[in-house]
Amino acid sequence: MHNGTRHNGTGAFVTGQYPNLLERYGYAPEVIEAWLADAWRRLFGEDDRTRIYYPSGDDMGYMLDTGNLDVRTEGMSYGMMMAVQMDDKSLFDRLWRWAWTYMHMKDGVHAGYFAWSCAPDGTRNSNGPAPDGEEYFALALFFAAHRWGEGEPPLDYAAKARDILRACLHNGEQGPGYPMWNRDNRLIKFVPECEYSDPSYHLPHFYELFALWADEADRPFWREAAVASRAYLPLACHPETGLSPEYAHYDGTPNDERGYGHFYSDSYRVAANVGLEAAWFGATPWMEREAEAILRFFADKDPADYRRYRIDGAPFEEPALHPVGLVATNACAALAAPDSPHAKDAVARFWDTPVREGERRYYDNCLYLFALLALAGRYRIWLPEA
Ligand SMILES: O[C@@H]1[C@@H](O)[C@H](O[C@@H]2CO[C@@H](O[C@@H]3CO[C@@H](O)[C@H](O)[C@H]3O)[C@H](O)[C@H]2O)OC[C@H]1O
Repeated sequence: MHNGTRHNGTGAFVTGQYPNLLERYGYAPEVIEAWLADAWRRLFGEDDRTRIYYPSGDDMGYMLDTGNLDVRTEGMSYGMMMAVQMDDKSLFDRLWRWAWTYMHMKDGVHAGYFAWSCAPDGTRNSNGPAPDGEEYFALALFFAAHRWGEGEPPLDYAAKARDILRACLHNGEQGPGYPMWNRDNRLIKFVPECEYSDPSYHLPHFYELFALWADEADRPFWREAAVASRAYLPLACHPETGLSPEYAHYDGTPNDERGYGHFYSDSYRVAANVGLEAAWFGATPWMEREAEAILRFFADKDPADYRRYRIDGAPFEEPALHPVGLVATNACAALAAPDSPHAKDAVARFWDTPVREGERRYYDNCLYLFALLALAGRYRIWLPEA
């Protein structure tokens, strides 16, 4: 059984309702179904122009970052979230076995985390993690447990999700290592060993669910992390443009130390996150304003001319690397401000945009499928069987 929860900023309660914004905007149910089926086939089928998933051996498979020719925890965990939403257990298990076999670190300073980048043959490119992967792995695994039940290790999904979240909060307590969340301010870090954040990693709607299903002792932390992230995002997003930097300090100011203090690829996900949170739990007034600001900022811009931007909106010469992904995340923002004068147009632009072909397609097409699922009311919370 699936159903949803709603929050009023302080907690969550179940409704089981998911807005289908596409239908509300006039797209026919059969058109939406065909759109989703087509996008799914293009990403997970055998069309070499658009695919981002590759089977490996008898029972594994991976998501390929086609621009960087590596396999990332980001993409693997996204693929698992897509698979559980689409009820494709075989795909989910293939991805999870690959991640568990090649990426999961059993020892070393980052034991319990996943190596964020591997080669397609499973060789590690790095022994460091990227926390957005862990948070998506954990929620996808909980959803899998709730849809399909626990299996034999490593398909003991909920147990694995709890192990991941335990590592995220407690690594470093008994020896070397670092938690992925700052235990004092409850904000997610860009990487465990740094003390700044990436606004696009903040998923308060996920933390509400971790607060229901993680180790009991850690549930209060997750509830507080949801509150902390909701307080952080308004600091990191520009009040006029809605744009946020890729990396930001704990006070929300852009962290440009490594050249990531602008609105660029990572940042696009903030709009999608706000949209999905609104679909799951309803929008707070800030979420509505944020979505409205982003929709307004991009309303008169042609995707062919999307750029890197300062968060105040000043454009750089450099074009956006993932314009299709940005069209998708902007459309998703409409879920938080469906009556905005620009919302319907943003969704129409998404409808007019095909999934991306070519070398850089991976990130765009991940954001595309997530946006489509969310807008169609098909990106859902999967609760345990009553
Ligand atoms: O330095 C790495 C850091 O790069 C890594 O972050 C992951 C990679 O970047 C993020 O997404 C990318 C956005 O731009 C697209 O072009 C790429 O295809 C995406 O992969 C991703 O969310 C991060 O997980 O984290 C570990 C650090 O050591």
